[in-house]
Amino acid sequence: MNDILQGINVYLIGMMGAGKTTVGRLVAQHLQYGFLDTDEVITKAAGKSINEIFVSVGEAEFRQVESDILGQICAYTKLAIATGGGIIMRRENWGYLRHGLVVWLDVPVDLLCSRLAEDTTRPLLQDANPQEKLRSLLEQRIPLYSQADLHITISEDETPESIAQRIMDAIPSVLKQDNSQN
Ligand SMILES: Nc1ncnc2c1ncn2[C@@H]1O[C@H](COP(=O)(O)OP(=O)(O)OP(=O)(O)O)[C@@H](O)[C@H]1O
Ligand SMILES: O=C(O)C1=C[C@@H](O)[C@@H](O)[C@H](O)C1
Ligand SMILES: [Mg+2]
Repeated sequence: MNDILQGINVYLIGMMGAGKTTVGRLVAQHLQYGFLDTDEVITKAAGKSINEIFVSVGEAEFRQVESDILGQICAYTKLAIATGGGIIMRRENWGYLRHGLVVWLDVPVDLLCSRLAEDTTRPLLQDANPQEKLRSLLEQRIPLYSQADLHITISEDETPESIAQRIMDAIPSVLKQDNSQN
């Protein structure tokens, strides 16, 4: 598989709580790739949590830093990258994501809510009605997530390992022409 991919990066996209970080680590292991998480790169570089960044400099500045980080990451190869849930919103980010293979982890809102019920680390969910917030964010973002090369629909009872395996099985079917011919 590593040979078929020719080192191109795999980007995981999807909503908060979709499992990009959890499944991304497993995909990296399968591919014998490195693993990066854009949220983690940002928090380490800033020395602040995502919540603190949103409070101190605001979402717009966070999005700019996110784009800058993605622009740097995409210069490397052999990486599985868990992205922030909102990375798909900027057109320039798609220029970077398109260097690799983009995988959308599509998880129903009810399941996202149950996973994130106790979680206070996602600033956009510090809302009176987090379920409604997730629903409206997903509705706005579906046309963007849909631009992924690979659409992985996730049901309630699937383990991260099983999802990672499904991604591995599906990759050959969506490899860009140039890579699959080599
Ligand atoms: N397939 C799964 N089955 C059960 N729990 C899962 C699964 N995938 C992820 N989780 C759990 O859901 C929570 C959110 O997962 P994770 O942090 O990987 O999501 P994310 O897509 O990276 O979110 P964010 O965009 O906010 O970084 C974690 O507690 C994780 O353990
Ligand atoms: O969906 C989003 O907009 C976000 C998801 C997280 O990964 C973080 O990048 C941040 O909490 C914003
Ligand atoms: Mg994550």
